[in-house]
Order: sequence, then structure tokens, then C-alpha cells
Amino acid sequence: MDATNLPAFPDDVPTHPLLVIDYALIKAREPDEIERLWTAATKLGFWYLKNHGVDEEVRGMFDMGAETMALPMEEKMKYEQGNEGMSFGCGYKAAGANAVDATGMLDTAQFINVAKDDALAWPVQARRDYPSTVNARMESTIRPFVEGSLAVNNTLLDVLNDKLGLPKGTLLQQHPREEFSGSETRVLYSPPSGDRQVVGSHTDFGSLSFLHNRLGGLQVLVPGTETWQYVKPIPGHAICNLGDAMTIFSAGILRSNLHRVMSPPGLQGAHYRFSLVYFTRPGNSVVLRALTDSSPLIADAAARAPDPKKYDTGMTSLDWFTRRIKNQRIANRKGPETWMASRGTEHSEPTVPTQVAV
Ligand SMILES: O=C(O)CCC(=O)C(=O)O
Ligand SMILES: [Fe+2]
Repeated sequence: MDATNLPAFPDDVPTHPLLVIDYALIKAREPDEIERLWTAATKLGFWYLKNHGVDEEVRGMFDMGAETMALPMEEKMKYEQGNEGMSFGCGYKAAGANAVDATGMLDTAQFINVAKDDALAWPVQARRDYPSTVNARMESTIRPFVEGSLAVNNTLLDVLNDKLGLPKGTLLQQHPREEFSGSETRVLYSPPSGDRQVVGSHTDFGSLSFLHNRLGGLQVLVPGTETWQYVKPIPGHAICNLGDAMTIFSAGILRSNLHRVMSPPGLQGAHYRFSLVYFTRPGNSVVLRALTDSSPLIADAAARAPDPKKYDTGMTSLDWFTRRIKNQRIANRKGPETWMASRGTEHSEPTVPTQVAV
């Protein structure tokens, strides 16, 4: 996709302004910028990130996505992720393989997902095999993008760790580089889809998503409102959002907000849409529960939570991820209960921390 030939995001469509966080200042542990990140992470769980330094790798990944999506359907289907949630969601996902709502409407997005474990182990195959277009760019494009995204996400986790009052490195220990996990990179591809949902309303499954949008279409449901609002892509700005694992670890202090993808608005809606994400997810064996033993702030939030059981899931990260992936596959649908079984932390009330001014 040549980003320079795309129409601009329309002026007359309402958007939700995210806070712009400067990664260079976060890396320098600048206190005011950390405070702004904390505000974004606790209030909406979405923010723009500028100066992240991964732009060149992002361009290569969009090319990899275009090359992969251009393969014959028959070739892509050899790598389809399957209905078991077992191949940890990795590989290719055909359009219409997932439900977008409780009625079983079908999604319109194709995905190519590459596991972090495979990108880092290449040329050794750690988890599964991929189309030739992925293999061809594993070394030159995918591994550098994964490394760059890991550096950014790990820095953000480290800063949030300290703000949550956790002992140094606690959050990073939930995401060991060497342990297999659901961490992956994804290129999404969708045709003009009119009023249909491209990706249904969801919270992200893991900890932290590092998203790159060129066309609009991403929408968030801002807490306290009932209307979906577009997030406008800004060149050079990534969009970061927190996932369920962070809400659970923090007993609701950090927010994993609902979002979905629609066709891009205005003239953009006539174009095929590509987007790119790196998802940081906890190690497979990590049990998803509030880190109450490690932080008084989290212990206090858990004690005040209306339904503390929500933050003691009894599930490992692998179980959580498999449950969500599997129950959104249309082939596994029995009825609306399958959709409900695919849901995340979206029904949690936010727990406002007592000791922190926001
Ligand atoms: O394509 C986008 O803008 C968002 C994709 C997304 O939310 C996801 O893959 O989880
Ligand atoms: Fe998402």
C-alpha cells in the first residue's frame, strides 16, 4: 500500500483525541510525561506514541503484509490458524472466520499473524510454519520490527510497573523473552466494508498493543458514552492500548478499553485498509490474577473492587487466550453464548486508585 496516495481522514467526522505521549521523554523517565502516560493508561487505556523510532520497520511490515495478502487464496489457506485456538492464533486468518457480535455476523478482515517466538528463533522454527512471503522477510523485516516493538513495550511496562508500586521488574517478569507466549505481530487487511464491522468490538487479550494505522476505521467506546468514536491516524504516531492482562494484574486500575474496526470514513472508505500491530502478551504459564501480594496500591484496588473475583481468573495466560480466540471462530458458534464466552474484561468497572492524583 502506498501511503502517500491515500485520501486524508475527513475533517467533518468526529474523532476522539487521544493523549500524545513522547516516547523519547518516557525513555528518559521524564516525570511529567510519565504522569501523562499514567493518565492515559488509567482513564482510557489508549494513547498516541510519537518518537518511537520504529518507522522504517513499520514500512517493511506493511510491505510484508501486502505481499502476503496478494498470494493466491489457496496458498494462504494452507496456513489458516484453525478452529482450536490451539495454534495460538498464529498464521493466516481468512475473512469471515470470526464473529463480530452475538448474532454471528462475520468479520471482513484477513490477518497474517507471526509469533514473536518464531521471529526470534528464526531460522529455527519454534512454533509453526508461514507463507513464503513471511519467511522471505523474517530476518530483514519481521525480527527487527519485533525487536523494536519489544523495546518500546518493555519500556512502557517498566514505567507502568513503577507507577503501580510493584517491585522493580515485576511486570517484565510476567513477559519473559524466552517463554512461549501469545505475543505476536499482525497485519490486518480488509476491503471496503460499508456498514459492516471489519473487526468486532473487543478488548485486547494480552498486555500492551503497539498499533500502526494509515487509514481510519479504528473506533473506541469512551467510558461513560454510548457512541463509537474514530481514532484519527497521525503519521509517525503509533497508537498504544492496554489489554485484559494489565487490567487483571492491576485489579482494574489500568484500563483495557473496548474498540472495533469499521470501514474508514469518507473517501478513505473506498480503499482497502491495511493496519499493523505488535501484541505483547504474558508468558503462557503466567496465571492471570491481580498482583495484590506485590503492591499495596493493587491490594487496595482489589479490596475495593465490586467483584474482586474478576481479577482472580484461575486461568493461565494460555487458557485465557485460547478461550477468547476459539469462541470467536464462527465454526465453533453454537449461539450467542459462544460470543459471550469469547469476551474479556470489558464489563469491569474501573477501579480508581486512592493514592494517585490523576
Ligand atoms: O486495525 C486496527 O486498527 C485495530 C486492530 C485490532 O484492534 C486488533 O487486531 O486487535
Ligand atoms: Fe484490538
